[in-house]
Amino acid sequence: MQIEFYKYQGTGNDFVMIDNRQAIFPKENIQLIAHLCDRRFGIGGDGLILLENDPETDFKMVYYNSDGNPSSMCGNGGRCLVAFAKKLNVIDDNATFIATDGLHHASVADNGIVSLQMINVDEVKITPDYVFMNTGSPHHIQLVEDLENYNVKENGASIRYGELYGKQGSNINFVKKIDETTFSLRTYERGVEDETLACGTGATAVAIAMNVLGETKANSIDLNVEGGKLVVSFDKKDGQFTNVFLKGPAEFVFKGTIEI
Ligand SMILES: N[C@@H](CCC[C@H](N)C(=O)O)C(=O)O
Repeated sequence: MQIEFYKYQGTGNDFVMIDNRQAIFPKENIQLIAHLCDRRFGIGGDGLILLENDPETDFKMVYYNSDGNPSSMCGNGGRCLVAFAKKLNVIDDNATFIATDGLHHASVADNGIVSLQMINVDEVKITPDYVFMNTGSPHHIQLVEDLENYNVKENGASIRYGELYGKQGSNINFVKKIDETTFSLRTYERGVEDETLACGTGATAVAIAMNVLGETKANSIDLNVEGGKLVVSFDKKDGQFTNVFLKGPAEFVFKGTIEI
């Protein structure tokens, strides 16, 4: 069977996109998904995303990590899927869609920047060494010295597989403060089991964590990721974070056809 795919990237977090509105894709085939995401033997990507029909919203997002397993929310993937939906004429400039963590609203600006509303955050674990929260996916956040030379893969894997997070694991973010409203981060992604060039739910978690820790008083925060720049904004009241938005580029790279 031949399947048409599209490749998208958002600040270097890259995804294989498939229009599955006709339910043609063999979703249970973990090996196939991992193969399609493989950078040498397949198309290559940090994940694979299916765009599916949903009776109540514009579309449904079905997300798989590059290891082939379905996972929790992907912020950059969600932004790329909105750009993909626009390309397919499923939406115009505004979208409402359903993902594993619930309903999302998004918009595409004239310059192609996609703004995606993320889930509200009302539970943040603060310890002297790290912060943990769920922004649609689980995130460990830790400030480090010398972020540029930090071994993200080795240290990320040791925390992800360590006693803190058990079998489920977590994504691990290492952070450096640049100025009052800007932070740099590097992320080890669960399910990719490596550093990726960006992570949207990770950038969201870092922005909220830096506010909670008092590293910034801002509610619109610039995040430097390895593949570009993201902006996260939110409202904060009584320890609750609402109207959380993740904003940044989401670009079409190429399309093709694969025989599966
Ligand atoms: N790249 C993503 C996060 C994808 C999910 C993550 N790997 C997990 O399994 O928790 C993002 O942009 O948020």
